[in-house]
Amino acid sequence: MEGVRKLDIVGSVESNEYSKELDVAVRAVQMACFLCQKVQESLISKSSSQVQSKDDNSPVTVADWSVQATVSWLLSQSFGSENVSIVAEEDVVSLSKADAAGLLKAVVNTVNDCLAEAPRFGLQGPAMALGASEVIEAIGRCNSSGGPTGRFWALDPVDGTLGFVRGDQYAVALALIENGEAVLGVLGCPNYPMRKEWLSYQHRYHRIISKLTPPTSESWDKGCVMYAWKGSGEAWMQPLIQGDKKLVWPNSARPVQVSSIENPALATFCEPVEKSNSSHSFTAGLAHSVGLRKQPLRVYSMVKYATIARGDAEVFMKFARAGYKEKIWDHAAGVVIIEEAGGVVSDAGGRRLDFSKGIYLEGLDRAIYSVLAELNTLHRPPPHGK
Ligand SMILES: Nc1ncnc2c1ncn2[C@@H]1O[C@H](COP(=O)(O)OS(=O)(=O)O)[C@@H](OP(=O)(O)O)[C@H]1O
Ligand SMILES: [Mg+2]
Ligand SMILES: [Mg+2]
Ligand SMILES: [Mg+2]
Repeated sequence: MEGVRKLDIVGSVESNEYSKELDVAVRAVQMACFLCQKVQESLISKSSSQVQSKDDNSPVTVADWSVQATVSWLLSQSFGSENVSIVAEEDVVSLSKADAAGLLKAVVNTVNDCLAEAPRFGLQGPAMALGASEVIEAIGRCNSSGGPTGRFWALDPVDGTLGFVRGDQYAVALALIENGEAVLGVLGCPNYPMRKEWLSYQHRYHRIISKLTPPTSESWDKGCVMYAWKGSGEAWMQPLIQGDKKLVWPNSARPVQVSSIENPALATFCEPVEKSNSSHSFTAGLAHSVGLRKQPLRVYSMVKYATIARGDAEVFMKFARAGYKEKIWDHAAGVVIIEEAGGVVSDAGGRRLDFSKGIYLEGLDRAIYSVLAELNTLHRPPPHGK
């Protein structure tokens, strides 16, 4: 059977040159999702006091630092810290301040609670719980500045932190970049609902359903990890590990593919939730001008990339304000997954995203698009694009 053969290939350690990296990355992202689910539950049931504000007013939580520490520690443990170089979003400055002792303690506890579960995910945890200095070191070690040569990981520990603190969509994103090319992408989407219709109602759904109806496995089945490696022509999705189950590789992975809709009137485009992250009025005009007729699907985080890869939406547009510089960790994992699922990702000039220039996507022409080939008129937007 074709499906079984493919699963065997994915499960095989010999199957490709990134097999070990892929195996460790998927397991680490599964663990990160487990960590995030716990923190999100406690954030929603308590208050928002655990949410800090960064210099640019964007939110950061215990989960952002804890995932960064956990994934950094797991990668170092698996490949040797001298072989691991990581570019990631969070730094240790605010965590190391004298008045942040409570916050640091919460991060250390969260990291240790998660790493204690490592064997369940097929990874080795520490012999003894990590101390604060080891956690700080694991976070601070993610200080690579990327670039055109060699190999490094790009990690967004929690992408869509705003969605995360609102009990909505968010993602854990890990990519491997080699000689400037994203070669491996892993995207954990803990709240990706079983039915795509619930993507835009997640917040309400979570609040209403979780209070009134005890979730049955059918109504509550959500969360997945998607992954792909460049050149394979395949992208995969496996469910999150539920409860105290063990991860048995490849954990019923199934292939995902982009949509085959050719009529723009039937296509859905997705975009950021926040108007400040992408101009909604500009994309509405652009969508209309190329014949898109459906309401936009506004979803926090790189879950937007996942919706395209799974065929739940056909177009992704992000027009950030002029002067905003997109970061590689916000896109690399999603690009590999969409491209291997049969889609394309480009800027408004139709050029592929360049991950070789450091932490930013330098030279980006106005926007980020993912558009199916059949609908690619969006690569020629009006000249006054923001
Ligand atoms: N001003 C501005 N313009 C554009 N983009 C910005 C801006 N500020 C932040 N960011 C980055 O956007 C990441 C979230 O992007 P999303 O597409 O998920 O936006 S939204 O949350 O749905 O509104 C978000 O990622 P996280 O910080 O990981 O949540 C940021 O990297
Ligand atoms: Mg991000
Ligand atoms: Mg983030
Ligand atoms: Mg952030």
